[in-house]
Amino acid sequence: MSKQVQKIDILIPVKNITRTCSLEDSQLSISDSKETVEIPFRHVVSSSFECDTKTLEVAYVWRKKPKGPLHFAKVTGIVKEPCVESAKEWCEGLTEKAYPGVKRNRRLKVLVNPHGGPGKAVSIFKKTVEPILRAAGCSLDIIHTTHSGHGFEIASKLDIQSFDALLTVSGDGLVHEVLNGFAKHAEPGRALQMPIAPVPTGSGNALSINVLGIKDGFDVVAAAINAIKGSPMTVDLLLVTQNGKSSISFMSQTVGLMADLDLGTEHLRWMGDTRFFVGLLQGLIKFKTCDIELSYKAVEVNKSRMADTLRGKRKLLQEQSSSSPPSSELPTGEPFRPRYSTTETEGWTTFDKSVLYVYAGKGPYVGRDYMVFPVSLPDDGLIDICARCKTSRGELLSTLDDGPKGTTFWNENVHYIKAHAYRIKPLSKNGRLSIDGEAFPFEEFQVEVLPKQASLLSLYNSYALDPDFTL
Ligand SMILES: Nc1ncnc2c1ncn2[C@@H]1O[C@H](COP(=O)(O)OP(=O)(O)OP(=O)(O)O)[C@@H](O)[C@H]1O
Repeated sequence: MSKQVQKIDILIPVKNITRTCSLEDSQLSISDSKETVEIPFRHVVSSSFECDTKTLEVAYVWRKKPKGPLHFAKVTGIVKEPCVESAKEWCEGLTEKAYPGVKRNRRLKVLVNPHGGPGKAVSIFKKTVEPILRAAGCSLDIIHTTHSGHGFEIASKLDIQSFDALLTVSGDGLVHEVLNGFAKHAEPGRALQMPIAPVPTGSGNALSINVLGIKDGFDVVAAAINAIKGSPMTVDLLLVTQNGKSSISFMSQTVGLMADLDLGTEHLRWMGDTRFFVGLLQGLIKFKTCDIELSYKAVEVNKSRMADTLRGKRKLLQEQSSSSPPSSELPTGEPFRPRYSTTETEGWTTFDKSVLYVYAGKGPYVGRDYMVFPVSLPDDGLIDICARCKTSRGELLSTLDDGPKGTTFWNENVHYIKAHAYRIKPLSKNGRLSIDGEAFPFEEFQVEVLPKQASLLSLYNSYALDPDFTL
């Protein structure tokens, strides 16, 4: 953007006041005699100038309170002399800053699950998300899912050439369906490169928290900004094999207390993520041992080294300029055949302690209140496994506060392993297995990593940990 046009004065006809819109180093500021609103360029959605009417319009999102949610807003006014001549150039300059190196006017496939979470996805999308996507010039192909499995059907036949990204307006269950649909696509490798952008209207919305961060993870406006400006981030997938059949998991598998907490509260979906707290209380009352055998093909078991690797990666990301392109190694070949036989034991370790639960997965958060995998990395080719030993109710209760902070990681009763693969054999019939929040038979299963097989839109080119997060 050339230096000369930094400020434009506009007259807001209704209120008959003058506002000055200024381009600063990293933000747009809009001020009048009473107040100044500062908008980081990342939050600018669009700007336009209509020569005939001399009308300038800027669309953006902003927070009314520093820690509050984002809101969509527009400022529209008549450009005052002598700014008229430079108004078009000003708008172009703002657009360049708002979309640095980002493809604009995206073609988006949008799947809205009317059934997810508290069941408000349809109205939230229409009222809050769609106006932002339209203002950004996106073309939208919107489908409301009509039944369980619909997301799978759509993804498995998706015309992948026609879209730049797929939005799931739902919780994690629909993302699970979509990725499994892509895996069954006629061109699975290419279908899985279609970036997915979650718009959180489910209960847990763990993927959204991992993509947008704990502050914005439930904010559909932040999700809309990611949909229009995020860059593709390569992520590993997980291949789950059970009874000779394989399927894709993108987030987590859990057995024991945490599976009961999730699956045992499905009927309370209307509560949003409060249902997980109810489930935790029920689990604490029962306090059952999870009767399983866990074995894994470990790569790292030292927590300090895992934390060091995470710190190194975060430092590297901070040093990169915000506009540096994401690493996007593309998947190769047919990714969906297990590499490890379910009977091999060489190089596998069997865990020999009795556990309350096992959680394994990718992405730090499994819900707003629990960062199980703080050292998880999107594409390190490893799955993080957390096996929590059974101690006492008091011990578990005393560590609940650590859940959202990720510090349960350091608890000596929490065994943390990074592995290429793992397997779980139930030793009794009663139990639950949750995969990406969905119920699977409580039977033996094996999981292995499919490195760098899928893509998510991201504003940070990594899982969005809070900037102040330390481990
Ligand atoms: N029209 C529909 N009627 C019934 N079920 C549907 C419909 N559309 C999608 N589904 C199913 O709803 C399930 C749950 O959806 P989703 O994951 O979006 O919400 P959630 O479970 O409340 O959120 P989370 O997984 O984040 O906790 C999905 O597995 C999907 O198969």
